[in-house]
Amino acid sequence: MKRTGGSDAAKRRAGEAAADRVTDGQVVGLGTGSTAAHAIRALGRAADSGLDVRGIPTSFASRQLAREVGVPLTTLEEATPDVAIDGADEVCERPGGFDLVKGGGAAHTREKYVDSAADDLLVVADPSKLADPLAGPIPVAVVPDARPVVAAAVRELGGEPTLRAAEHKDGPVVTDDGNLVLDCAFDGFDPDELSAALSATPGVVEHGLFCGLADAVFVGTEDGVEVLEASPE
Ligand SMILES: O=C(CO)[C@H](O)[C@H](O)COP(=O)(O)O
Repeated sequence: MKRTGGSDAAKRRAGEAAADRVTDGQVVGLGTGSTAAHAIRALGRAADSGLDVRGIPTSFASRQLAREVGVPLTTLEEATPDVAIDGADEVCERPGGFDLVKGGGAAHTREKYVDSAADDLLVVADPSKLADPLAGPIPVAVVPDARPVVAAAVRELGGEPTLRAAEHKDGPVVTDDGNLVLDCAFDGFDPDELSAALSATPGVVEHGLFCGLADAVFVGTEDGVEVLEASPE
């Protein structure tokens, strides 16, 4: 579920600082959400000023924005991302890196395979996203027909699934890939164990736990940016 606590100025600082790390000739995974959007806009300005950059979007929305602001696009068939810049709903430090909850924008399926393909994942966030431990709920994208069996499996794991409802239409949120989203609340969980259990559940397309994937987290504040680098294990 989306957290909406952070200011837009803090998100902009985080997005712009992460975009600043992109160097000439790089292919960038373009994350989804209001914070990643600031990075995409910054990359558009950099491309205007001559930076050779190509983006691989993680959603319809990030593709549209990249087109609007002039980030040239490519695909996973043509290129591998050097770096991905993506937002998060929750960020928790762990030995050697960070655990994330993602999927507030229901884009976590594409985000996970684009972010995983990148050599480096830079997360952009504001302080409202910092959590210890992760609390959830965990967004789980499911094949529509499989919703009842996935919901039963989530209950077996001790969770309570809620079908995500659309805000501007009657009925459920449908992802860019035509799936439904169950927001699954757990009363405390081990991220690695829950991630493995959800991945092993038939009918689950992808879930929003990103364990140990991020290399750095750019936390925008009211007056600057704090960069948290993955600590050695
Ligand atoms: O995971 C996501 C989309 O699926 C977003 O990155 C996450 O919801 C954060 O969004 P925002 O930057 O708008 O708070």
